[in-house]
Amino acid sequence: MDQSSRYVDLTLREEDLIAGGAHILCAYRLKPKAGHGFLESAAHFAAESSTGTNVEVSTTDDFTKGVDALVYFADEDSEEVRIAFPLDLFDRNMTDGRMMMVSFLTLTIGNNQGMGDIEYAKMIDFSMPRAAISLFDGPAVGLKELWRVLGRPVENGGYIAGTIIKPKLGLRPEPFAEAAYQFWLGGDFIKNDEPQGNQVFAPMRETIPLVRDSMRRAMDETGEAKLFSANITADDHAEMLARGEFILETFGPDANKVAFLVDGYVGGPGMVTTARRWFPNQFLHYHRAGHGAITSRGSKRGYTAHVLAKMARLQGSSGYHVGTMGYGKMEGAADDRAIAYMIERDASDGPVYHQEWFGMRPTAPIVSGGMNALRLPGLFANLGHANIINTAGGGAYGHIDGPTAGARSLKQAYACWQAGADPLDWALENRDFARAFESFPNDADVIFPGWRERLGPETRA
Ligand SMILES: O=C(COP(=O)(O)O)[C@H](O)[C@H](O)COP(=O)(O)O
Ligand SMILES: [Mg+2]
Repeated sequence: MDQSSRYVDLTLREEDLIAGGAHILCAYRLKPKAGHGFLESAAHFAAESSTGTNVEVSTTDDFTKGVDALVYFADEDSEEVRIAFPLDLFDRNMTDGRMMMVSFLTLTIGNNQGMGDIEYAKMIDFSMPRAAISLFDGPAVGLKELWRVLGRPVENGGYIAGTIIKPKLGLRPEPFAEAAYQFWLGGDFIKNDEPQGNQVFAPMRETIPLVRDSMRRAMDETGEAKLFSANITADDHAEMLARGEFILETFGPDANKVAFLVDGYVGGPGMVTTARRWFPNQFLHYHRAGHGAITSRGSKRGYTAHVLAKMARLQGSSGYHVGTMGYGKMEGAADDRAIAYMIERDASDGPVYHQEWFGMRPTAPIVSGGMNALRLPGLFANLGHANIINTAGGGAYGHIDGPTAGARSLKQAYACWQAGADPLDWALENRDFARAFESFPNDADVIFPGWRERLGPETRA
């Protein structure tokens, strides 16, 4: 059945829809299956994503039609379809009238995935009106709070040198806490790796008190504040709360130095919001492991990393992994910096839509995945600033002189970029940075050809 007479209105103008503020707009790349018309399939897609099904139903009334999602732009050559979703379509909380991310997803990227007449459809951008921005929680805590704890300026407080405890799994409580202590002697921030929780060989009840002790000793020794991002991910919200409360209680007066990490993509929006609402004083660290299954450039379905990032801010993530923009080991490209800008600025351009955030607090970009000191100067130059959290796991624990030197090498790389210095000149003056060349020679060969001659043998011993 061709539903385009009801679910398509190409006379609607995007500027008017945005100015009207009564719709969420979503842009997709969509391809119908062979034998199905483009506009017809787009109309069925909009129907299935809002009020309709594959046939007309007798129970539809005039009110129903007022909340139809409407295709307002369709271009077969670029496969682009844009749909306006009336705000009233979206479910609201009984308890406080707020919007929920689950409802946004079930409508805009729910049943419409896997339709018989659609080959694929992937959401590439969405635009939230002011009314919706005011109905999502947004972040309660951000980079400012971390900078404050670190004793830095709360504006432009700069690079936070972090790591991920490695090995990813397989450390018992004492070696785990020792690995944390060693990094903290040189760096600022440590996160649990995303699968680290309450494994039988490292139960939280044993590990967390030891990590707390490592933090205290490192703070005493360095005179600096230190930060720990603890994974509280759990299927059961009661389990998540138990973990969070145990950690806060254990850190006691240093609980302001604890972030909570949630595996937000695999755990889903309910898990993110549970953390956001139950622990509004903690920095909420959204780890996105698993997202590549749908966000990868090779995937034609689901949504993009840009879309996931916007959702993470709306839900209230304090920090969110934005990838490494082609400077690390994960998939990504230099122009992914737009993802960082979208979550940290009050207004920014996405691939399709300009988004105003109307003062919603920013989400801090977390850059992670195959990073080390050698990769940082290029990353900062591409991003244009260094107000990020960077976690370098292999880049710290793989440093030839150990994790303290690894941590220092990250800070030296930041100082190099701040000074606008040539990294090879910088390496001659900064030993831990120089030793990163020895530690990661494959990266050094690619990024700084000729480094062996310039640095000389003394940095190698
Ligand atoms: O453990 C790591 C990186 O470890 P290492 O520093 O040893 O490579 C993170 O889970 C990845 O950053 C995830 O990727 P992303 O940040 O892109 O979501
Ligand atoms: Mg990890």
